[in-house]
Amino acid sequence: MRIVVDANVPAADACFGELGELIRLPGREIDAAALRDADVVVVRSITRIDEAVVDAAMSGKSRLRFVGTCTIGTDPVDTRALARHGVSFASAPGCNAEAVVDYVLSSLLTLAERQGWQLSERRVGIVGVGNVGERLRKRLAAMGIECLACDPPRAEAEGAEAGVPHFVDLDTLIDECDVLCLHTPLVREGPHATRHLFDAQRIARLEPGTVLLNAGRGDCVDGLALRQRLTGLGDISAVLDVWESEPKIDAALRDLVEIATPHIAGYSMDGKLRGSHQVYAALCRYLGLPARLTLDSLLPAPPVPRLVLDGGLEPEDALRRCLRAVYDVRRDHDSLYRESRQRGMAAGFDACRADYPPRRELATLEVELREGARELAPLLEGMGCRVD
Ligand SMILES: NC(=O)C1=CN([C@@H]2O[C@H](COP(=O)(O)OP(=O)(O)OC[C@H]3O[C@@H](n4cnc5c(N)ncnc54)[C@H](O)[C@@H]3O)[C@@H](O)[C@H]2O)C=CC1
Ligand SMILES: O=C(O)C(=O)[C@H](O)COP(=O)(O)O
Repeated sequence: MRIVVDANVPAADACFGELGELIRLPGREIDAAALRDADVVVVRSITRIDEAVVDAAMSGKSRLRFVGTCTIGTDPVDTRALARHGVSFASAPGCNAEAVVDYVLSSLLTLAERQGWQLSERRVGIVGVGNVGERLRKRLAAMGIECLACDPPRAEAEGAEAGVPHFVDLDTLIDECDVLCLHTPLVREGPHATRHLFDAQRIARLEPGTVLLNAGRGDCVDGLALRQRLTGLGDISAVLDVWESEPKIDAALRDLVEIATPHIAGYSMDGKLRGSHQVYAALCRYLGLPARLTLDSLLPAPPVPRLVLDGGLEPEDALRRCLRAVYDVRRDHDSLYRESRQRGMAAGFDACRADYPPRRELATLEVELREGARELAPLLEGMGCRVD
């Protein structure tokens, strides 16, 4: 069996090596010809497998039977076209959701520190309350932060069932929140399409002082309209991990946002390996084989397993310290600037992602609370840390 794998898929040998002959290719070079000659293709989100690619790959004598993406987002893959040709498909729902939440908190706590405010004084709006948004909501609740949630597909599906969290519409959320976190998939058509969900009109409506953070998909925000608001009034702050036209993103917009990163919000080692393992398990199921490899056997011990906190820290400072022990968004912001200036935008953007330093999730951290710091236990436990 011939298995084509994106060169950025970690643990590919361990996961797929025993199942067939592995061919590693850069994700952007996996095209119709590569698909046609493979039985199995394992990608991440940069490989476009749209209808034209699928039809071209399946014309003539194609061996393709299974496509897997080791990512949450499935927008680059036309799953209906694959199904039409009888090709199985698997993704990795939720695999890196914890990492995205670490990214969001690292960004917001960095911004708060830089601009001299407390996150606990702000009301946060979450747009898209799925695996990422729901985890973010739980962690913000552990910090005592008030949240509004907007998710029309969920609101419709769940109605007013008892216990179902209350959802608001997007314009209410924009009007009532100081921080807006976007975690929607890219949906190009239909009643809940998300392309340019934040269009010129909605961007104009943002109150001065608002923070807009996008870690969903770049096309969900109209980049030109955001650039115009940041250049013109310059009275809001933006944090962008995802961009229109990646990897050749708008350099002027990059220079205007407070935190600019190269689509790495979900790039924890835990999240990436979970993604590889989820697709490995799905492929084993498809092939009727037992999945013997465990996720734990792939994950190394964390380099910073334990942190000691003394008394006297404000809760947000304590959390910032814990987060920075495992992940600091400022490193990724700096590396995008450096690499894109040295190598040019597209090459620099991709270089940061290809050479990404190992990063672990906050939940891998054990925190020892000394005398006077014990009251931080509920907060840190709510973040997923082990506390003693
Ligand atoms: N920046 C990064 O590194 C990463 C980005 N992502 C992106 O984040 C997206 C969300 O991830 P998950 O939460 O795991 O996905 P999910 O599928 O679990 O949740 C997405 C939620 O968005 C909601 N939604 C759909 N259309 C909407 C609309 N018009 N308005 C408001 N809500 C809407 C859905 O109902 C669903 O609840 C992914 O689809 C992916 O594109 C995911 C992982 C990493
Ligand atoms: O999981 C997703 O969805 C993502 O956006 C990925 O974290 C992006 O990773 P790459 O596919 O760009 O390596």
